[in-house]
Amino acid sequence: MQGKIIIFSAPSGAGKTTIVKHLLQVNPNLAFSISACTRDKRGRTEENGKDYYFITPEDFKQKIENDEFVEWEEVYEGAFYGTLKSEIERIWESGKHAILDVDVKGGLSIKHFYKERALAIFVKPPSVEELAKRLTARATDSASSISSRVFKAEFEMKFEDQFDEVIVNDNLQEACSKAEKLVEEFLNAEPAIV
Ligand SMILES: Nc1nc2c(ncn2[C@@H]2O[C@H](COP(=O)(O)OP(=O)(O)O)[C@@H](O)[C@H]2O)c(=O)[nH]1
Ligand SMILES: Nc1ncnc2c1ncn2[C@@H]1O[C@H](COP(=O)(O)OP(=O)(O)O)[C@@H](O)[C@H]1O
Repeated sequence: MQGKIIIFSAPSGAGKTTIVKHLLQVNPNLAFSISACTRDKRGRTEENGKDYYFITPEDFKQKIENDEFVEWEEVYEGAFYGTLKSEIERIWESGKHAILDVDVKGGLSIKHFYKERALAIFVKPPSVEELAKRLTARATDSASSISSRVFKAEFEMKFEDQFDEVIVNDNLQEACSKAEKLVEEFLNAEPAIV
């Protein structure tokens, strides 16, 4: 089996983590690609090596110099995130397909890198106002972090046309069903020739 890549990108708060978690529950052929990042771990809700590889800015810089990333971004000021080539290889070697939750620019870079082997899906919130409401209700970010995410969202919404598919996440159940269908079709299609 040739491993493939499913990329989920969206402005923060649109629901990509929720949809990716749902897909991981229903599809045993998928494995989550754990990114490296330099931000602090969120208390007891996150685990190193499960949610992210939490590394120091120095380690991150070293990995950039060693060309270990498919892509990396300073997603928020001072917070670096990147997809490691070794992580995708690890998943493919385990006989699974990689599913990624990355920001909009990162998602397009990964699509560009893996081309037909990757499906890039943009998760669109019903509105920016709804996005702000969801981030507030999620209660994981400070008011200033929420406003910087909402500000960035206005810019990120302009990139939806560059993705292979768009899912509007208004009703979560419908969005999850659409995601399941798109992923299944992509994985069942002829293997990409690369
Ligand atoms: N470019 C890029 N972005 C990533 C990567 N991993 C995570 N992200 C994005 O970084 C952003 C910040 O995530 P985070 O603060 O952990 O939480 P979130 O707001 O709940 O998604 C999200 O948009 C993630 O999708 C990566 O490897 N590369
Ligand atoms: N369709 C939806 N309607 C209402 N709330 C939602 C919906 N989808 C997700 N949420 C909630 O919105 C918040 C942001 O979702 P999350 O998956 O963390 O977004 P992202 O990973 O894109 O930042 C979470 O608290 C989640 O439970």
